[in-house]
Amino acid sequence: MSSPWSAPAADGPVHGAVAVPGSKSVTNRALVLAALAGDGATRTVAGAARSRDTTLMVDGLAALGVGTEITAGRDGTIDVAVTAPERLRAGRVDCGLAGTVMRFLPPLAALADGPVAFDGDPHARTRPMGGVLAGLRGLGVALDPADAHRLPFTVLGSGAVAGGPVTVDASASSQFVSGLLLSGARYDRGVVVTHRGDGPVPSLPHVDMTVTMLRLSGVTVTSETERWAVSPGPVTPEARFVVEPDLSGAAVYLAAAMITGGRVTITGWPERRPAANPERHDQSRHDLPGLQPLAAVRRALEAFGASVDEGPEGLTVQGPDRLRGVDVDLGEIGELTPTVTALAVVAGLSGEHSRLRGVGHIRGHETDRLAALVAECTSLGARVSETEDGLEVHPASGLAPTRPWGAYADHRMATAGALLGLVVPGLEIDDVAATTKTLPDFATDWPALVGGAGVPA
Ligand SMILES: O=C(O)C1=C[C@@H](OP(=O)(O)O)[C@@H](O)[C@H](O)C1
Ligand SMILES: C=C(OP(=O)(O)O)C(=O)O
Repeated sequence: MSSPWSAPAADGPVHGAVAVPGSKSVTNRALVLAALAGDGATRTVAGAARSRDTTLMVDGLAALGVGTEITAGRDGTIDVAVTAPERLRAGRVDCGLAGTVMRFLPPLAALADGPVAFDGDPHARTRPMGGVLAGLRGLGVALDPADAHRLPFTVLGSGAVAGGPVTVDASASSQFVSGLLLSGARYDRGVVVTHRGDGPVPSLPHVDMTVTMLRLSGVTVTSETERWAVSPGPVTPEARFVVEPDLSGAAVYLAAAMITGGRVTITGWPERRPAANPERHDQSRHDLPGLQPLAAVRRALEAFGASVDEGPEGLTVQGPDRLRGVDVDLGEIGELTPTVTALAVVAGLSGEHSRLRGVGHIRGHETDRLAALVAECTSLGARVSETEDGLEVHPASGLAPTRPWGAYADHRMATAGALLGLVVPGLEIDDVAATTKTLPDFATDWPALVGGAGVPA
């Protein structure tokens, strides 16, 4: 863990432009799809973040015999050349704390010619894995231990997977569904995933992202309510896939404008998805919407009173004079909860009450985010309480640090601390390096933006 990091306080409205790196969700899907092609060809995933999650995915694929070469891309991003082997080999995969690695690679490893061992960070061993592992068992894949439901475990690859229909409980994570769908076209019978559980599948826009990226890779997918079918067949992504800027990372910078009544632009924000295979779609490239849930994020930010604008210069947020309290269901965008909580805590300083709903499953994210947010916000003097499926944020009269803000190895806890640091002078974050999970340059980009220098595009 790094030494405590002083979060910069804002001495006025934050104005500026920021270039954020590519989305880890889009990047890690694109890497898996390029690896699945199985044709010996090299494809490039361009504009990826140099982040921990992306690197873990590259290294995990390399361990399975996939050729990977990283070169510098535009604006501090990386381009990854992926050469898909005809057969995947046995190996060991370090998942770190990356949900995308621990849920997307076991279904791929099931196609390997031998055992693939999976492990990760200490906290990764507590993250839910049951849905994806039960799903693999149901599709004819052997695991060691046979009843594995958490890391560590070994997937006993036999070079082929029977596939077919399977019912999983994906109420703990949409990534269970995405993981099974991503590799499903390479299974003998494809895969049909049905969700059955006590709650709904969270983060459904991330399953939509999977479905869209599969279709853009030439795979036939049908999607009904909580049932998805992938037909067996070749996976043929385009030769060069350009990753969109990371919307969840962008939201942190946009929230700086909201908290301070400033104006922040995310440069290079695509109004339309920039890289597509239009010939594989019944729409032209320019009619394709983005892969990330901009509409849902926009609604959440606007609920606080922000104005959001997409224009030629990028995605811009103008903060209101004073944040309103909100009552929002964040079930589609649960990963934004720490950011939204920071906004709600600041709204609470002007007497506003907020309710964040639909995110009980984020107790299984990088840390138990509901407990962590309550503990850290309370340590500052905010009044935040946990509900069954979210948080209540009550009015509070003032905030001051009593100890360093805990990041819990969670990038979004660290960035939520930085947001509150804008209005809490002296706030320190115990482990700002946690931000490198998705935002490798946060520790320098953030002070530059707050200090008025902005980040060059
Ligand atoms: O598939 C993905 O890329 C993701 C899906 C979501 O996971 P959950 O469904 O577990 O919330 C999201 O929160 C996570 O940050 C990324
Ligand atoms: C939940 C998150 O990540 P992961 O992909 O590790 O689940 C997140 O990025 O907020």
